[in-house]
Amino acid sequence: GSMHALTTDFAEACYLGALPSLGPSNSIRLTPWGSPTIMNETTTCCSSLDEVRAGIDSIDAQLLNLLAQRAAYVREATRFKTTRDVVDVPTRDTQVIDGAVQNALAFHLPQTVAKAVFTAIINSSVSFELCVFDSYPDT
Ligand SMILES: C=C(O[C@@H]1C=C(C(=O)O)C=C[C@H]1O)C(=O)O
Repeated sequence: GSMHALTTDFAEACYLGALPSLGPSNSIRLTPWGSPTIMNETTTCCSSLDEVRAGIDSIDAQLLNLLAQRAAYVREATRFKTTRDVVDVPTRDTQVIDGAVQNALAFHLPQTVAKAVFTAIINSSVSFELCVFDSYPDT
């Protein structure tokens, strides 16, 4: 789903690059304020916080599934590393993170989120791979 293309997105600066330094709003709002920002041809979301959280729970389950599949490939990569020293490949790490930040805008993902999440994915993946390498006996 995506936001209606004909309306102004007051939060568009929150997607591009570093977050802007905005003065903190003091407003007290009657909820739900604004208008729904998730929509397709027939329906919009969301009408309650419970509906929002059901959507988030569904996405989180899909993320876990995809992260498990990614970890399986990361483990497999270890089999092609000759020594512990070459498990981490900093040039590839940078390529993956920068690629995610570049592609974020096309997916309407905030670039700050892409950078933080992919940095965490890479760092934890390298630690996992080192554990795999250290776990096997000498061949
Ligand atoms: C999976 C690899 O091993 C490491 C983990 C990476 C990743 O999680 O994407 C990338 C580079 C390496 O630091 C690889 O070399 O491709």
